[in-house]
Amino acid sequence: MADGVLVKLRIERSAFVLDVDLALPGCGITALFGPSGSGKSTCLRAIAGLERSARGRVVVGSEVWQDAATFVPTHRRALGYVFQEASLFTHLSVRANLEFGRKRVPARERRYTPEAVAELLGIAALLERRPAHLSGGERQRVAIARALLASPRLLLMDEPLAALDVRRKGEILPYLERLHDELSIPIIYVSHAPDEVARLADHLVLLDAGKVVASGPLQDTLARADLPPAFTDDAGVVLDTVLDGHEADDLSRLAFGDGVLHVGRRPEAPGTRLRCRIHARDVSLALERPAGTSILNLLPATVSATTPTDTPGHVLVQLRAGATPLLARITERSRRELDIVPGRQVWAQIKGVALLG
Ligand SMILES: Nc1ncnc2c1ncn2[C@@H]1O[C@H](COP(=O)(O)OP(=O)(O)OP(=O)(O)O)[C@@H](O)[C@H]1O
Repeated sequence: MADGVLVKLRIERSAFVLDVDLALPGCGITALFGPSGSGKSTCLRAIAGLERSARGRVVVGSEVWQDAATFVPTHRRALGYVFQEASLFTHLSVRANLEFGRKRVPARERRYTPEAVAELLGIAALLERRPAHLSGGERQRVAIARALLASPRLLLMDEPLAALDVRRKGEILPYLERLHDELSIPIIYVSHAPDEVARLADHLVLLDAGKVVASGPLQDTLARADLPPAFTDDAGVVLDTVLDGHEADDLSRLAFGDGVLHVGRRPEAPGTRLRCRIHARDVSLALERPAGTSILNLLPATVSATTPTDTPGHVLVQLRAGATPLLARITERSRRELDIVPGRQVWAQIKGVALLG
């Protein structure tokens, strides 16, 4: 993977060991997800070269940042780092803050102009303001713009939305989606908010107690039923759909590889891509195609695996509707009575589809 990011690192602290070996894609957003204290920030800091005790190898594209013979100091690594709180220079205007990011790189290595980045992050109208006169979400967008103007080969974001309230988060998420669509650099994004991860990520790394529990494409990884209970509590799959059309009775059709889902009428135009999440708790199973049900979304599916969950008496069932993975959370009693075993043909009844975005 010539353009990917390789991270093989070990850090030993008295009460904590981080031991990761990751091959991450060279573009798109990789979410680093895990419970508090699992080592997400430590891993990010080590990639940046801020953890001097880290042993191992960090390679970004063709650049070796760290190996047995090399340790490139942080300020020589072409990276952008965005923290929970935007650390802008308060005595400088937004424009001067952005210039500061740009001046860090020689002219021939600059990949973005301040105008293009300001446009990308929707801050063109704020350039003459001081940070004190910006909202939290706007400050964070300026911090991201400043990081990008340093022409990074890798963008690291450590819970960039955690300090914002729900409304501000909602404001900034579309900009993060744009970064994802329009930048060709990899982004590693630390979060412990499942919905944020489901909305933004392409690749997912699950960390627990300093170890990698899973690493893979978002859809496949979320659809795994064999993860530790900490990761299956709020289990659910993500589907990338295209808005197929609106119906007269205020429903919209979402098409995905293996079928169609109906949801309440969406404001978007047909053809719009929409990502949605189907929680395992919103999926129930039937052996025959249900008749006389108010549930609109019924998909034929095949059981691929079942696993116990953290909640006594409940199991997680992994299914495939064609090539599309689904998860259902049912009771052990239902599993036994319906004889839900791998290979069984069932109907998945989807009670809720959460649109992300
Ligand atoms: N500077 C430090 N010195 C010693 N131990 C530390 C240091 N920073 C973090 N730790 C410990 O290392 C472990 C991993 O912490 P880290 O901050 O990387 O976790 P995290 O997954 O980012 O957590 P959170 O979601 O709460 O931010 C924890 O046990 C933490 O207490």
